[in-house]
Amino acid sequence: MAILAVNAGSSSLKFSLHPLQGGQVQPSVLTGCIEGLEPAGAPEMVWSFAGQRQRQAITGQGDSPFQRALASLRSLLADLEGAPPIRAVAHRVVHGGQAFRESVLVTDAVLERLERLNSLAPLHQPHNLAGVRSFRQAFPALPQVACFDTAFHASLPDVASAFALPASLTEQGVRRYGFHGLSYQYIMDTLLAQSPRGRGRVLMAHLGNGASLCAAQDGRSCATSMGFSALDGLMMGTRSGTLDAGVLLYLMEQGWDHDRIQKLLYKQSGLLGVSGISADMRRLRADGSVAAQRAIDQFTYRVVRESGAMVACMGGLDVLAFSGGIGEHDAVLRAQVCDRLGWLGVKIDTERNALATQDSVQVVHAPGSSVEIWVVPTDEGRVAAREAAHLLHQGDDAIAPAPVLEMAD
Ligand SMILES: Nc1ncnc2c1ncn2[C@@H]1O[C@H](COP(=O)(O)OP(=O)(O)O)[C@@H](O)[C@H]1O
Ligand SMILES: CC(=O)OP(=O)(O)O
Ligand SMILES: [Mg+2]
Repeated sequence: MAILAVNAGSSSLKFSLHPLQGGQVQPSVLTGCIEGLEPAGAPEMVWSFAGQRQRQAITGQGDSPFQRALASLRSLLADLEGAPPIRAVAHRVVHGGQAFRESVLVTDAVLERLERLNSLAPLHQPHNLAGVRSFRQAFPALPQVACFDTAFHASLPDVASAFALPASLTEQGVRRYGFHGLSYQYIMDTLLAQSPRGRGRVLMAHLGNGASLCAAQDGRSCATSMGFSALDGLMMGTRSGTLDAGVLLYLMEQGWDHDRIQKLLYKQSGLLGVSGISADMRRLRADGSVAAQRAIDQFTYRVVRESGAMVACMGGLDVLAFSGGIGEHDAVLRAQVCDRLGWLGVKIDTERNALATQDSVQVVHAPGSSVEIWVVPTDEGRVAAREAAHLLHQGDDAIAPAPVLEMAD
């Protein structure tokens, strides 16, 4: 038996298959991604199974690219020799709102409530939920579980989650939720298992396409840089991060409508907007132009600045952990951030840092550093799979026994 974990985004569908052994979720035996799902894209499925990496173009006409991608994934799952049968599908859903503070079995009513949150995460939520709907249709006999990015931050104290707005708005749910929670859960579990200081003052940096920071004490989120939506906090690939709300008022006065502002904030800003070149850190590093360096410098500065805020909230720092595509692979970024946090006693080991590019957990602080520095390759799929397994294990009455993969035509 295995759990299929799914992360359906605007242009990609990431998946991983996690076997269950004695009720425990194991590392994935199959990981893959279907990219190019945007309207005019050329979808392609890339996957690794049994040590072999393969790719396949997704062809065909008629259905949407997402439907075709799903059909290809179904065929792949059905054809893989030796892959364990699927017991449930675990979906990453970025926003659980006020109602969902932990993972939940998806029903029509749950989907309807989650769809009301679409406008709070327009780059993610509608795609996550379209994914859930498609999988429900394609695998009607399998339980589908929604696992929320916001859930890890349910522990935020009021002072951290409330904005300085009239209380009536806070009561309506206009507050900081925080995101990347599946990733933070994974990093936290790793640190709790491997570092004696994991229960101390921990700063986690998830630096990927979307980027955020999370401060945790005693294993629980106590401050985070993303807010009501996934726009707040750090500069990102195409999002500005924290922005003076006066800029929005100004743009509205200039006649910008909602859709134009939304596009600016979600798709045209961040590394892409500042550089005018790319949202992709690798490309910017390779570019070498002044504009590319300006964007990288700004990204680095914002990580440092927000880190200071997180550390201040905790009153100090015991462990700093880097994750996400940039955090895991960009040694220069890690070195610069750590150098600038040197006043906190953060001291990175240059050699260990430069070598920490493999996909494994690495400890990269220098002897004498008063802060542990970790690089933790995140695994949001594994956390989602664990959540689904946990719900299955609880023997929730709502989860009917449906032991094997069953596909609808
Ligand atoms: N070797 C590398 N050096 C610098 N940046 C990298 C490297 N590998 C990946 N990245 C960056 O990681 C980012 C994507 O992060 P990732 O966590 O994979 O994104 P997503 O949010 O889509 O899961 C991109 O900006 C990419 O350029
Ligand atoms: C919430 C968020 O920003 O997610 P991602 O990093 O996948 O874009
Ligand atoms: Mg991500």
